[in-house]
Amino acid sequence: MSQAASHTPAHALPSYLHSDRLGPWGIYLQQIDRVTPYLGHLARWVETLKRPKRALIVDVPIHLDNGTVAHFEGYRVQHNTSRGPGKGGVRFHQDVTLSEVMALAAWMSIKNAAVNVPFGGAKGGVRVDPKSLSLGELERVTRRYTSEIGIIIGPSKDIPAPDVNTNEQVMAWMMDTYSMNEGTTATGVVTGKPIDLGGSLGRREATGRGVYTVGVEAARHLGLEVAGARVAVQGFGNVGSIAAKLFAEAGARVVAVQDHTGTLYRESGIDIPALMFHVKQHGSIAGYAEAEPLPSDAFWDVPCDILIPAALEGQITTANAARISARLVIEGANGPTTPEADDILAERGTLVVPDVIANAGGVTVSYFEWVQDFSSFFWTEDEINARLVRIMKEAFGAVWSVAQDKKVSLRTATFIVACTRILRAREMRGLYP
Ligand SMILES: NC(=O)C1=CN([C@@H]2O[C@H](COP(=O)(O)OP(=O)(O)OC[C@H]3O[C@@H](n4cnc5c(N)ncnc54)[C@H](O)[C@@H]3O)[C@@H](O)[C@H]2O)C=CC1
Ligand SMILES: O=C(O)CCC(=O)C(=O)O
Repeated sequence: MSQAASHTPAHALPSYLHSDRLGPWGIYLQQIDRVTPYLGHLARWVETLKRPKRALIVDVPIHLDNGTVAHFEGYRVQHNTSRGPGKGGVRFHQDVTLSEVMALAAWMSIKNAAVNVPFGGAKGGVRVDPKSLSLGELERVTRRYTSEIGIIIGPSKDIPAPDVNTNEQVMAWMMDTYSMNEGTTATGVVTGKPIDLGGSLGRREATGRGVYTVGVEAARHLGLEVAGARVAVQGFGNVGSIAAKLFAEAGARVVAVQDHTGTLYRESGIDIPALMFHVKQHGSIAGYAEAEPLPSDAFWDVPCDILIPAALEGQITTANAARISARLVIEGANGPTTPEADDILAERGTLVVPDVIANAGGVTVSYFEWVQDFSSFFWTEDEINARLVRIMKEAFGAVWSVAQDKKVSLRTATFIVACTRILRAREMRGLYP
């Protein structure tokens, strides 16, 4: 990026913020560099997006069932709060790093601004393989982690939610722990809770529904008929399974599904409700007999029209981008495509609907949940879905227009819309003193 565009030269950045070791944070910095020339006078504030506002590393010690003590590393990063309290999920995964959580928090800032919900961006994680823990150990990790980050979260400060390997039960434990420590029941401290504890109807399905909604809009612009389209989905958890189900209900053929245990293929279309039932029983797609198993790398060669990465970051790379046959990639996951792979897809004429708009349905209904908790007045599922679809379509439409107008990718267009909103807020708030 042009140094003139910011106040602080890049070499003055703290070492852990440099983009040369290209992990998720480095990828995010590249995305900011790509948008900076389009920010006009607001580019003078862009440095604020290149560093997290606050990053907390916590030790999470628990008693294991065998009586020994184990320590896990946890993080909560608040990337930007110019537009409102921090908001973003919590991930439990053995490979979680501070750099990853910083990037995920930053993408939350962009996403929340892109759909114009009044939040900044935050994210959390614990470096643990939850599948190796008993239910009791998982509860102890969750409660200790919540107590440790309790100094920076709160209903009007920073509101966690589910992400990879966390769910409604984990949110219930987080809400309970925070409430015990505060001495009051604070339902608004997390979203994605069970319905009986102030959760919102439609939140569980919201991210997949948002992926489907913008996917249909993008397909319409491409002249791609969803009915009959071949869809490949990587990741069959909360996001991937619901997106697959909605595309199948619309008449698409979900020809391939991949999770961390393997890859399935069926040319005539996988029975998604049956596969979801299998996953509920067995915990993964492994052992599902009604589709052909494929080696995992073959997933990228599957002939398809629509590809939905809905697992982890860094999945579409220079190693596989040119093998993807889809005309449309809808990013359910956060950060699944590297910048170089983005360029390869663009050269091949593949339209990428970026994470920061495609998977914003989850946080949009989290916003509804937070509002409902504050007012203690709950909406019907139809009301929630209708508002969700309206917000997603409007946000996608706005981004589409910017992309056409400025002749940029949908990712850069989304960053233009979002960074403009964030930096305008930054500018209006001003700096102390
Ligand atoms: N849950 C939510 O509301 C939101 C989630 N996201 C993003 O969507 C993605 C998926 O999240 P969830 O569905 O919530 O997680 P989840 O934990 O429910 O499911 C994750 C899925 O990815 C699969 N997976 C993990 N590693 C894999 C690998 N190496 N190869 C293939 N598949 C693999 C797992 O087997 C599982 O099927 C993440 O990037 C998350 O940050 C984004 C917005 C909101
Ligand atoms: O629902 C939320 O608050 C955030 C969900 C999330 O972590 C994400 O959109 O990546």
